[in-house]
Amino acid sequence: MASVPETVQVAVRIRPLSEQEQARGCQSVVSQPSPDGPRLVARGSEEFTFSEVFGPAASQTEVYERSVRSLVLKLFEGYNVCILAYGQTGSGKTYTIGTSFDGQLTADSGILPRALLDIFKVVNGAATLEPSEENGTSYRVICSFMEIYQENVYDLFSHRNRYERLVGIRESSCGIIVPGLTEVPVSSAEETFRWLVRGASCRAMAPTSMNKESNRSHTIFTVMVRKRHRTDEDEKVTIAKLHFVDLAGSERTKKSHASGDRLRETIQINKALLALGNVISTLASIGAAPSSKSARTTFVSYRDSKLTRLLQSSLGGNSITLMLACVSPANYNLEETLSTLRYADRALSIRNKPTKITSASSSSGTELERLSLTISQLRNENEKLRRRIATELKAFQDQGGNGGTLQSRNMKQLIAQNRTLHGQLQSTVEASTRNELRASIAENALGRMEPLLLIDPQEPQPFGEESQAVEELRSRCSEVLLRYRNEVEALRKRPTVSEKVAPLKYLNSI
Ligand SMILES: Nc1ncnc2c1ncn2[C@@H]1O[C@H](COP(=O)(O)OP(=O)(O)OP(=O)(O)O)[C@@H](O)[C@H]1O
Repeated sequence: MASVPETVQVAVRIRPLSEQEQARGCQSVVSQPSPDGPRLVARGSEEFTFSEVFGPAASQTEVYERSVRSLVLKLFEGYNVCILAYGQTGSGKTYTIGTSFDGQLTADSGILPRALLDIFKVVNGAATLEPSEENGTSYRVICSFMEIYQENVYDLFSHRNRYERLVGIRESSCGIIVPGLTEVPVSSAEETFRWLVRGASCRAMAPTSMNKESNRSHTIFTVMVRKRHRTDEDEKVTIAKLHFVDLAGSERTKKSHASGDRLRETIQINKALLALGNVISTLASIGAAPSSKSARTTFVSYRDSKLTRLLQSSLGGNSITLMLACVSPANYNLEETLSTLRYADRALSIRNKPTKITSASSSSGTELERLSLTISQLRNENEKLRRRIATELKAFQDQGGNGGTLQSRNMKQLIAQNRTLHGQLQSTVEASTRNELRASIAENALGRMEPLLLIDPQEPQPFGEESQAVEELRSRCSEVLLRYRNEVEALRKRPTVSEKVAPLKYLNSI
C-alpha cells in the first residue's frame, strides 16, 4: 500500500499564454529546467522546487494521473483528502479543478469529473482496490457543494432562492459542521455530474479585466464515501471526505481598476486569502521546527475567516492535502506569479497528520453517519464478547462443568457481567440514537433559521410600524434560536456511548 504524505503536497501549473496576452506581446517569464522535473525558474533566476511542476503543454489527463488519482483512491482507505486550487485571477484554477464542467467529458475536463469517474468505478464494482475485500463491501456516496461569497456561506444544492441558501457554520465536538447544508446521496458519476453542473450554475461570477468568467467566490465540492466491509467475524465502517476547493483569484485592485460591487468583492476575496496566507505561514513555521517550544505554543488563527475555519482539518489537520498553485507565465503578471510561488513554497512545509477515519468520534460524516459508525463499533465489540464467552463456556463444559472450582466462579461472574453489559449496551445505543437524532434535528432547524435573521443589504428595508413588527419577529426568532442552541449544547454534553460502555474495556482485559 502506497505511503501517506505527511506534508502538504504542492503542484504548480503554468498555463499557456492567453490570446489576450499574446496579442499584447507578453513574454513568458516562467520556465522549467527539465520538462518533467519538480523545479521551476521565474524571472530567469529565482528558483523553486515543488512536489510536481506542470508546464503550459501539460494536459488535464497528465495533471490528474500524476498528482491526483492516487490521492482520490486514498478515500477508500478511510483518509480525508483535500485538493485546493490557489492562484491569481485568470490563472487556471477553475479550469484545473473542473468546477465549470458542462456535463460532457472531453480532454479539457478538469480533475473533479475525472475523480468522480474513478470513485464510481470502485463503488460500482468496475474496479477493485483490494480483491480480498470484494465480497461483503458496500458503499454509500454523498455529495455537497457550498460557496463562500463575501464571508457568507451559500448552499449551492439548495432549491431555495439565493438569499435562503445561506447556511451557518458551527464548531461542534467533532469539528466544524455546516448545519442545514444539502447532502445528496448519489449512485453514479453521471448523476453527480448533473448536480455539479446545477450547483456551479448558481455560483457568483462576473467578468473582470483578467478573466471574462471570473469566479467571485470560493467553492468547496465535497464527496463523502462511506465504506462498510462485513466479514463473518466483524464489520468495519470507514467514512472519508474528498474536498475540491476552487478559491477565488487574488487580484491587485490597482491593476484590475475594479469599482463598486467588483471592488467590494475583490476586497473580501483578498481579505480571506490573506487570512489563509497567515494560517499557511504560521503552520509552515510550526512544520519547520515541530518540536520547538514556540511550535507547541503558537496560535493558528483559523477563526479569522470562514474559509480558514472550513479548511481547518485540511491545513495542519488530519487530511491528505494537495495545493494546486496556478500561475500565468506572462511578464505582465510576474509580480502575482512570484507571490503565488512564494505562498505555495511556504505551504510545502505544512505538516498534517493524515488519519484513517474508522471511529465514531471522527469529524467526518453527518450526525447519522457518525451514529451508524458507533452502532457498528458496538456491534463488533458485542460480537467479540459473545464469541469469547462461548469459547470459555465450551472449555468449562468440556472440563465437566465443575461449579466448585475457581475457574467456574470466574466463568459465572463473566457470564453475569456480560449479561449486565449487554443490557447496558442496548440502552446506551438507544439513548445515544435519541440524543444524536434530537441534536441533528435541532441543528438543522437552527441552520435554516439563522439566515432568516440576517439582514439582506440588497432588499429594501421596512420602516415605521412595519419595521417595529419585523424587529419583534426577529427578537422572538432570536429567543427560539438561543433555546435551540442551548438544547444542542446540552445534548452534546451528555455522556457519549464510549464513555458509558467503558466497563467493556475492563472485561476485555480480564
Ligand atoms: N492549462 C490551461 N490550458 C488551456 N487553457 C487554460 C489553462 N488554464 C486556464 N486556461 C484558460 O484560461 C482562462 C482562465 O482560466 P480560469 O477561469 O480557470 O481561471 P481562474 O484562475 O479560475 O480565474 P478566477 O479566479 O478569475 O475565477 C479560461 O478561459 C481557461 O479555459
